[in-house]
Amino acid sequence: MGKVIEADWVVVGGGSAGCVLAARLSGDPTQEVVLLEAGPDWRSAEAPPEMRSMNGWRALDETACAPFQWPGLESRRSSAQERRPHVRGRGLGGSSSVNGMIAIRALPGDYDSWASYGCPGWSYEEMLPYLRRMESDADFGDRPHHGADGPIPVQRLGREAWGPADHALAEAALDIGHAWCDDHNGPTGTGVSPYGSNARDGARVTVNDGYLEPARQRPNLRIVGDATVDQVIVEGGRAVGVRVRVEGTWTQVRAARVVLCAGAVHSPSILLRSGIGPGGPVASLPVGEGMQEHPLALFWLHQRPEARPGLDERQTNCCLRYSSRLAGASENDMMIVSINQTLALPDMNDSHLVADGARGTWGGAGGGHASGGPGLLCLWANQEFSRGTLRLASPDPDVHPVIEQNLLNDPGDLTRMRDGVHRCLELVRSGSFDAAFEHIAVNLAGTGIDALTDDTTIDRWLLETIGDTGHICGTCRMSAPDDPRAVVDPAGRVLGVEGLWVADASVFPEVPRANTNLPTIAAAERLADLMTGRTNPIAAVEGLAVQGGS
Ligand SMILES: Cc1cc2nc3c(=O)[nH]c(=O)nc-3n(C[C@H](O)[C@H](O)[C@H](O)COP(=O)(O)OP(=O)(O)OC[C@H]3O[C@@H](n4cnc5c(N)ncnc54)[C@H](O)[C@@H]3O)c2cc1C
Repeated sequence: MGKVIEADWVVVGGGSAGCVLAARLSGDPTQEVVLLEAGPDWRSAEAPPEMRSMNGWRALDETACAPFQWPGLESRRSSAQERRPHVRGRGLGGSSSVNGMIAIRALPGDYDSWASYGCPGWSYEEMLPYLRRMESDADFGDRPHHGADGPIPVQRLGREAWGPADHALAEAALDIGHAWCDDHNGPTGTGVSPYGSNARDGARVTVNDGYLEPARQRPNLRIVGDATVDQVIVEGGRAVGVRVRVEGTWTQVRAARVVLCAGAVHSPSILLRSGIGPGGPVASLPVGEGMQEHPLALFWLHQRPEARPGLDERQTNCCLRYSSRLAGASENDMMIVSINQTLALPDMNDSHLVADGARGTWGGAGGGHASGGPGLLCLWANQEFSRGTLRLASPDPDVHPVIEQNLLNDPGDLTRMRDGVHRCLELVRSGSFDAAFEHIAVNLAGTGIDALTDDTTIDRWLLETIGDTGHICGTCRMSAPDDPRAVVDPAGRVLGVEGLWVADASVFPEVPRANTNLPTIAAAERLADLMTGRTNPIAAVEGLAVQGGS
């Protein structure tokens, strides 16, 4: 056993939430903070160029960026599918280092419904200071609901810089009557909108850049990479540290407070290994049971040669958010997104991101190295009724958990996705796609859209090909302490164990109707304030200067 490390706080996982927590908690110089990250520790200046590209897929390059993904992780998306690779970020920055860099906020109604589940303080009005504090919006920073000097830059490219799929989607959607919306991060908004990104000067900005880099010089913050946490050490009902393998040697970090930020796959896994879960000997809680995602269907857009974007051009600039008005659906429950390009795969069968080329999971879109991959029209349900599960396959921390996402299990999800497929077919047949795209397919093998002849065929295609968006959440659900679905209380405290928090996307009571990176950062900002007893979020910025990419 290596030398035991001691601290006031130990933060487990340095992703979208963990970097926020480490930076905010170490803002108090009297508190010793240790951040443990399973993957590489890296400085902003060391990022590989693929991670900085405005083409977010490049960060999934299997060679240059291999250390920044969890190898071998799999999930089953629907009962009609086998297990397939499941992408999660690894190393400081977590999934913010490898994601699509789409910077969109949860809807005001998402926060209001979280508050309505017995989570006081989480309404939109109460979250707005955190949404402002975290961002530096290049386009709308001077508006009351935006921020101008936070750690995460948000920008939108002008239409002159858009790609072929962006133009086609915008034109087709506006032609059939959808409204134009300048800013989906405003308090209201529906329709066709520029899709913001967390980038500055043509380069990705991760949470490692925005939050951790400016805090690194603090003497009370210790960052440890290559540090895989097995479990939380609980003594007398209180968390007193974690068991961790640092550079191959098992040791302990003893701390007064433990904050899990290992993400919606690994935070529940750590809890389960610690005896905290269904029927668990330390605390019996529904860990791993409330899993949610945005189910995703893909249309593959094969560009004409002259319409192929360059390798580093932004992969998406436009989205259409709309309300299906079908049973149980709330406002803006659905999303359609244009993707200008994917990456050409060197050899599909060798790619760890492509398990089934004929069906074409979206993960395959990022596995290659070169430009030339088809574009995509992506359809997903922003509101999801289905719930997935996660359980341990083994107590060994090197064995991945079993993830059943159960996408489209709830008939309400299948119905709205089927309706969305009809809307997508209307869009791609409108003529707006013809100039740039010579063929539109329903899989990587090139089967044309005419194969989707009727609803039965569409349902089967959806169940067989449905993918995830990388937005897994809800596996350690936050709720009122007397709610049987609750794992943490509205302050992120694990029920029944003193001194233990979860503060990442695992705690979402319900998947927001938006991509999940900004919502995770916002939640982490609020939970950090609750942990430290700060009450004025705007005053708590504490010198976190805005940091660009390298
Ligand atoms: C491929 C992909 C594309 C996406 N695209 C977008 C997008 O464009 N826009 C958007 O808003 N959202 C996107 N998302 C989702 C978004 O990035 C995530 O929801 C968000 O980053 C989750 O933050 P987190 O802190 O919960 O987890 P993560 O950011 O995943 O961080 C968890 C961290 O914990 C570490 N860890 C795990 N286990 C251990 C352990 N045992 N010990 C120590 N450390 C551990 C991990 O290595 C990781 O660094 C995408 C996600 C993926 C995977």
